[in-house]
Amino acid sequence: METVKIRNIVLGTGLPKIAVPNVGRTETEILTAAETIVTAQPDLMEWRLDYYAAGIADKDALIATAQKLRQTVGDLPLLVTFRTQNEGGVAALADDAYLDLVELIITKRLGDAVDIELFHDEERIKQLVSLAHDYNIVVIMSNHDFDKVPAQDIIEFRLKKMAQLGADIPKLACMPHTPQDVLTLLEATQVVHKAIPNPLITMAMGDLGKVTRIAGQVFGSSLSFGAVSQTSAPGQLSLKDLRNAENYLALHD
Ligand SMILES: O=C1C[C@@](O)(C(=O)O)C[C@@H](O)[C@@H]1O
Repeated sequence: METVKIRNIVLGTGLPKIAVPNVGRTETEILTAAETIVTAQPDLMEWRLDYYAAGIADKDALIATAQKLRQTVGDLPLLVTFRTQNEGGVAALADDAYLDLVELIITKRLGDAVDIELFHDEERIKQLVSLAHDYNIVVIMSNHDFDKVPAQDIIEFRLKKMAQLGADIPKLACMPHTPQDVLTLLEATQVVHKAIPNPLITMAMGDLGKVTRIAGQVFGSSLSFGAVSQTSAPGQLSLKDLRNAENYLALHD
């Protein structure tokens, strides 16, 4: 098993780390939310850029906000994510514009890690992964299905494909409708966890999926998303509840 370091945290060992999303819609909201999040002491903050319309429209504003955000969060590791509408995000962006934005996140070093969605032009994705590594930025590659849980072999294929494309950490989130769906996600997680060395991130969303958000250490998911005041996906627990739950389930060897 490999571990992946993001600034001062290590994924792939011990309890799953906890990321708190920042879903501010303006610079002021983003910086205010960041202060609250820092006080709550997560392991990582995820900046959800798709909520920040003015920053997407004006790259200089985006870069300026990123600099202020870094000053606000200090050494807290920062994951920068633009979630497209197709995958549950709040803003629409054409494919090329999305890939250009990811490139800007990397070359302007807006964070310590970047989320790159799997379902975009494969050649561009490979270039972006290699660019991110040149800039010493960790790549979390992602896929989301807000409608259903894909078949187990499809989940496994996607997670392995991300690793083949060079992702440091493959990630998949999906929506269960039955307990069996939850088991499918967990089974796929466990199979891929044993098959490839990368730390993984998986979760089933909604109330049915909550168990997957707290049991990552058992099944092989290295990070979970918890909320401080505002959630960014259905089923997210509060940071405090998530920490407690992870501690209850901790594996002691
Ligand atoms: O990919 C994910 C996971 C997530 O969708 C969740 O279900 O917790 C929340 C998003 O903010 C994040 O980018």
